[in-house]
Amino acid sequence: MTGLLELHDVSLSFKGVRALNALSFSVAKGEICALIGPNGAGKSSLLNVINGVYRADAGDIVFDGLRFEAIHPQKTAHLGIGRTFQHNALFRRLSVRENVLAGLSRHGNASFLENIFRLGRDGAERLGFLARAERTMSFLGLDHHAGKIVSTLPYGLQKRVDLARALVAGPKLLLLDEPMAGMNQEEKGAMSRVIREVNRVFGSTVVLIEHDVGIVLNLASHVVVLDYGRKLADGAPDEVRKNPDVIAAYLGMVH
Ligand SMILES: Nc1ncnc2c1ncn2[C@@H]1O[C@H](COP(=O)(O)OP(=O)(O)OP(=O)(O)O)[C@@H](O)[C@H]1O
Repeated sequence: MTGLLELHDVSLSFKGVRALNALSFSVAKGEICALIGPNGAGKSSLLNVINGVYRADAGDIVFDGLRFEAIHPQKTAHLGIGRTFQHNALFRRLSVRENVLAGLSRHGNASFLENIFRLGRDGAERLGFLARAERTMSFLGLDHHAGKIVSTLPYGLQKRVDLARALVAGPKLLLLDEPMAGMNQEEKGAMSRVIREVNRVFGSTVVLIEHDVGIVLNLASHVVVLDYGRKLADGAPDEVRKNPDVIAAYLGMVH
């Protein structure tokens, strides 16, 4: 298999709990790939292995031609992997703009705090970063909220800020951990359109976790189904929808 992202027999355990069990699949450049599966299936663990938060016990990962068994999150950011989190890991007392700038902190010479407090060693870098942050906020419809403190924003907008922070560095691969969690159908529809636009305009390949199967089957071009850390199905949405194992284990039980 050749893809922008390839997993080869990746396994991960936590004190006897097999979170990932010899998992292999490939994500082609330009795809929107959805990971689905019941609670505890290993979806978040998988994202954590890909971006270096966890180290796999076995197997390896190939990203953009580079093979690794373990990697530091800083290195994955440099390689072009961006990430959002299931529970927003935003700086709640900072502004939208400052949070988006934080997405560039691993990409410059000056530290995040130096940039925020304008003490940057590198003024040109700070101006370049600000311009990128403004472009990203504008693309995601956050420009009118740039100066607002994140904790004052509605939840749906906070999820969008999290996406802007992951997107600002122009990642080749975006890992989105439940970007629509806690949203109503209208908000989910809006977020789906945003993700499609990000994929189309920025060209970022997307791997996302989402529990709403209806949304997934409409948004994704590729679906991987996990169950107890194993791969249950892997294919186009229409194939996965008809897979009897998936219907028995998962689709039959959820909305
Ligand atoms: N840091 C950890 N320490 C111990 N066990 C963990 C840890 N992270 C995950 N696990 C366990 O690994 C398994 C897979 O968990 P994971 O969170 O990856 O599943 P998930 O599919 O993302 O679930 P959910 O849909 O509920 O977020 C579960 O049994 C979980 O309890």
